Amino acid sequence: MEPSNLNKEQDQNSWALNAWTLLSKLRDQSPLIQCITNFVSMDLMANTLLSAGASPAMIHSIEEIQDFTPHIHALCINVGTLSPAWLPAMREASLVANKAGKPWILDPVAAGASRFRLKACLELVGLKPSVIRGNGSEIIALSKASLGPTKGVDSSHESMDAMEAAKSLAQSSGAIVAVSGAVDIITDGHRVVGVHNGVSMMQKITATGCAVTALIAAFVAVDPLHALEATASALSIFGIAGEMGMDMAKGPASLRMHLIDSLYNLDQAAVSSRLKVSSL
Ligand SMILES: Nc1ncnc2c1ncn2[C@@H]1O[C@H](COP(=O)(O)OP(=O)(O)OP(=O)(O)O)[C@@H](O)[C@H]1O
Ligand SMILES: Cc1ncsc1CCO
Ligand SMILES: [Mg+2]
Repeated sequence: MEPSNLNKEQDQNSWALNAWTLLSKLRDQSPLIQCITNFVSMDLMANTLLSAGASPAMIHSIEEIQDFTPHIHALCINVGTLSPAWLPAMREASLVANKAGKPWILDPVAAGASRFRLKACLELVGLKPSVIRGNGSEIIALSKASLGPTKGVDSSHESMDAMEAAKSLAQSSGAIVAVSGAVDIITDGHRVVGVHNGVSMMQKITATGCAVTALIAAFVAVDPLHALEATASALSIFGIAGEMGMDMAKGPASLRMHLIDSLYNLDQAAVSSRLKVSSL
């Protein structure tokens, strides 16, 4: 084997081992993940976290944050069905999480769809999330701080179109930035990693993006000092569950069910043989 191919294979093996180690830790530790998320995603997000081994809590009332948030292991904030009443709770939860030293992850759903949403997302970015995960259009809108094409929560861009936007957002915010798509891109502003797992049918199930953001929160909860690696691991594990689910699915509804079952049953052999991560 060529030395460069040998290096790539060793790289692949070490990514697979790391992803498996983190998933095993997650299953052992069952981190508590607070989710302040949109109404559409609540069910899939909670079930994704449970099937991976984490413990979800959809607690979003501002009255509960001071008591509850200090006890969590990570927080996921998703602006999908944002209204002015929810924003103060998102702010408060991120501040309490920061104060308690707990990582929090932002999903800037449809960031470029309205001025209200864009302004809210930019404010939340300023509150120092550990990771920001969006689709291509969302990351471009956030990075340029401007409204984008109006396809709502779906992307009108390929993830690769958002590579420079992702790097620049990572540099300006200090967060790890992840862009989902056919290739998931993860960057700290300098290093860029690509995850080549997943199936395109995942886009036909609402809130798979929201669910993988929560899974990223659970992975970062068990390895907060390596947020880039934890984020890439969560995206590859979710993508592998999608691939395995697709082998049994007849369409989006049965893929949703089989993806959750595959995530629950995932073993080391499947992770080692299927995981595809590369440096970009
Ligand atoms: N073309 C594709 N091929 C393989 N996997 C894909 C493809 N597009 C998306 N995915 C995977 O589907 C999941 C959701 O990503 P997507 O980009 O659709 O998120 P999103 O637009 O934020 O979704 P939502 O807003 O509905 O939650 C990710 O795990 C991603 O890797
Ligand atoms: C469809 C939809 N609308 C607002 S949030 C959401 C879930 C996917 O982001
Ligand atoms: Mg989304």
